[in-house]
Amino acid sequence: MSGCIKGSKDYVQYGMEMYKTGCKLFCIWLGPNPVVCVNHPDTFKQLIGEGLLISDGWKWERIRKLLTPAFHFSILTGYVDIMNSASDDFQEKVIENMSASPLVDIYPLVSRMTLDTMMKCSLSFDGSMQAKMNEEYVKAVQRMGTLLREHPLEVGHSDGKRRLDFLDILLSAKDEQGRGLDRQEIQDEVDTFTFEGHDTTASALAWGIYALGQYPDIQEKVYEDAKSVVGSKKHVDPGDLHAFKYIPIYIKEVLRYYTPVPVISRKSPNTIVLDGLEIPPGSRVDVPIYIMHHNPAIWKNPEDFRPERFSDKQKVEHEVFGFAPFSAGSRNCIGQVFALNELKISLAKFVNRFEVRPDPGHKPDMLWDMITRSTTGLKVCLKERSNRRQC
Ligand code: HEM
Repeated sequence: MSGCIKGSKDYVQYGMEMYKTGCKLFCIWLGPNPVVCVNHPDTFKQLIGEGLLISDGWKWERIRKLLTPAFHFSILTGYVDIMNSASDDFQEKVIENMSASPLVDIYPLVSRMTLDTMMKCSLSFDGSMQAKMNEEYVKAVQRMGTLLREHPLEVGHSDGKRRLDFLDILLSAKDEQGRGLDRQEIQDEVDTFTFEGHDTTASALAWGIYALGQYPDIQEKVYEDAKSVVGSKKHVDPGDLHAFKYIPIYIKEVLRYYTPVPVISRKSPNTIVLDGLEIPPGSRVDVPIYIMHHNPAIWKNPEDFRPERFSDKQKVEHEVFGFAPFSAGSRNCIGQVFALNELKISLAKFVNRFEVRPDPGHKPDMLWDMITRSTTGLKVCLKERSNRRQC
């Protein structure tokens, strides 16, 4: 393909065409600026595995170390109740929307659910984003920023709560010299969790619900798994998170096929050599994860949606650096277990209650932005399983 790359669609199409040449690296131009794109696990491994792009190494390393306890298994278990209750509120909103029509755009509803979860887990703040559907979303998110600035920054800041939130853990974190995070660092990290954490998970969950409608046989398997683990219980228990069999591979295929974070970008701090090519300092280096997830040199029939490709028997199909929805190496997503817990809980509860069918009049228009979304929303046709009303 030659000519001008006008937007993310051209970028993806160009990347897809690059497969045919077998290249592991390609270059596009953004005006006068070259962007080097890493297209293959081999080059991705060189880049990430060797930490070539960590310019602020020591600062990042210190903060990452201080953040790690906030994502410990035992801390994350404490958030299961919050995730269950945000998911219940989400379902009530879905029912409210269904009273007008069974055709529902799930994206805005899901997005508010993940924001509610993040606000409660990071600041113990009940933003009730789902209850305030009519409040301007942007205004509500902006309020998040001021909340933290106005916050008395001390552990146990919120009265009457039984568990520690992310802010508590950041406030008590100390490095070997006994130094903690300063106010600005705490503000930056809570901002990162809140904004990276809710939008990315919303993208995964919304596409995950949409895909249920596209593949009825697969939906049946997801439903059977949810039914066998959760059954008639109202909540998903922490122990259930390890009992699911099909839902984890379904989520993996959603993360591959739709890739919520489609590309990661860095500026190279110094000269780096990739696949024998010298890349000068200051160059932008992209890893278009979406393109790598659809590369036929790595994935068999990548355009087929097939969770079974992740089953134990077929593990050979991909390798660590070929499947990277959460990036890879030391700078991978610190919130991935949090996100997977939230996805398992909300998907299992959703499919236990609703049957999803495609909306015949709707076609998503995929946009590879900071996250993968659809400019036309993500509409599905829903039916409550206990209710015989057809779409
Ligand atoms: C399905 C959901 C999610 C996906 C697909 C995802 C994906 C990613 C990716 C690809 C990166 C690397 C970005 C880069 O190198 O530029 C990243 C980093 C990060 N993510 Fe996530 N993420 C998700 C959920 C979350 C959640 C729920 C949280 C917090 C609770 C979170 C917190 C972070 C943080 C703090 C980083 C920076 C890590 C570092 O630089 O050390 N993410 N995520």
